[in-house]
Amino acid sequence: MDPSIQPEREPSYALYQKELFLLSQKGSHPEFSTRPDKLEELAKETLSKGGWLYASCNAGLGWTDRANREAFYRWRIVPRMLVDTTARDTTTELFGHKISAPIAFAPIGINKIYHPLGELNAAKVAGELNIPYCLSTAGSQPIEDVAKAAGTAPKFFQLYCPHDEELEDSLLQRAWDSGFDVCIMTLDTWQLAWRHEDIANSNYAFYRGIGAEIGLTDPVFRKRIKEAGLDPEKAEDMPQIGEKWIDNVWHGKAHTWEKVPKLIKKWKEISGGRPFLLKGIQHPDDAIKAVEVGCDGIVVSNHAGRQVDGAVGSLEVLPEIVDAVGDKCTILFDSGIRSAADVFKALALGAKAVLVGRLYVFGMGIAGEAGVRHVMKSLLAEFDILMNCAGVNKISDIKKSHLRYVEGVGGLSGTL
Ligand SMILES: Cc1cc2nc3c(=O)[nH]c(=O)nc-3n(C[C@H](O)[C@H](O)[C@H](O)COP(=O)(O)O)c2cc1C
Ligand SMILES: O=C(O)C(=O)c1ccccc1
Repeated sequence: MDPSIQPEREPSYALYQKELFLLSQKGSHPEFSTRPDKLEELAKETLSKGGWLYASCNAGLGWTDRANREAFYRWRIVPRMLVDTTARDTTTELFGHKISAPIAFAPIGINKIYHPLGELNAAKVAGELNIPYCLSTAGSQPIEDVAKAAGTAPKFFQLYCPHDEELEDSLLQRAWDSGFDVCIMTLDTWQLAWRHEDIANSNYAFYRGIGAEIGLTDPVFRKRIKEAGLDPEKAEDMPQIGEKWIDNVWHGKAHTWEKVPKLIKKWKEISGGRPFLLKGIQHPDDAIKAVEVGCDGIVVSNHAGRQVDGAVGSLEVLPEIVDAVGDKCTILFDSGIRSAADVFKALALGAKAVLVGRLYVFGMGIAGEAGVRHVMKSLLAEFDILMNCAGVNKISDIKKSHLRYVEGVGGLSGTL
């Protein structure tokens, strides 16, 4: 933040807007627009073909991706006037962490296909902005290095849970030892969905030997590699090692509900009782079950529409899930967040915080760490300004009464 712009309170992300306008005084302007359709256009031009295809691919015809956006379109914000919002506060508490805003980095695999430093870019920005960073098991930087880059940001570890228990122990222990204190088990990606464009281009980085760094730095997985007669030091063995990594960790058979309490028990022992969440919940009965088996929270998510084509929009199911378990566990939300208004709507419908995925990936592909910073600071600024303009002072004041439901979806196009 430009120090000559005096904040009226800390943190005051709204001032980022002024900072960007003031660039005109230096004959300059921001490097790129963070309007999501423009961002997507630029990402398409800038990313490698494989990176772009992977980030943008959806399941099947892409109808779930569309349903995610349509669901947001049907809820409208009703702003309130003449409210004194000078002391408004975007901060909130999540699992014992005080964070700058109810916004977190979603776990996204193989970031090296977007930028050579991969996950380190986003982790560093999470630390600067003090918002949570979720590291994917499919990340392409070692757990320990990502933790260092994230500094004091709250660090959540997203587990693709292997069937190899020794490997599971090792991943969880490494995560905890490095400072990840919330475990999020993703449920919806045991099989990569039918994603037409990736398949048509044989586009899966691991099969090209890219992105298995978490496995390559794991003592148990290294043992497995050697047992299979492969050499982690040999570049020519990488494609087979990548194949083994995904087969061992997540493209196996799905776990079932019996697994979850065991995993929770293990995580609680390792972490001294820190939170455990399930990600990918879309049905209230699954949410109820998650609470029954001892989860501290859930992520209502359909994986950005990348897994089940023709599925319900993630925001559509949020209210019924909140009705079922909202008073019994912490509900996070993702899939389709493209703006501050979307964040506001998800919170108003009962989410404690939201995860953002594609937006920051596009920023990373366009300009690495600076790109992630611009995208996420812009989102935080837009959210702060939205609270101001809608007459809201605190996160806990954002309620369903700020929304109105409208039937019909006319007018939607492309990424919006
Ligand atoms: C390119 C890409 C890779 C992803 N990789 C993972 C992953 O490794 N683990 C995971 O739990 N979710 C993964 N997701 C899903 C995100 O965590 C999140 O649920 C989703 O992106 C949120 O929707 P949004 O992109 O519309 O914000 C991935 C999503 C994308 C777009
Ligand atoms: O592509 C995805 O959606 C995803 O979750 C994933 C799976 C494997 C590796 C990287 C990302």
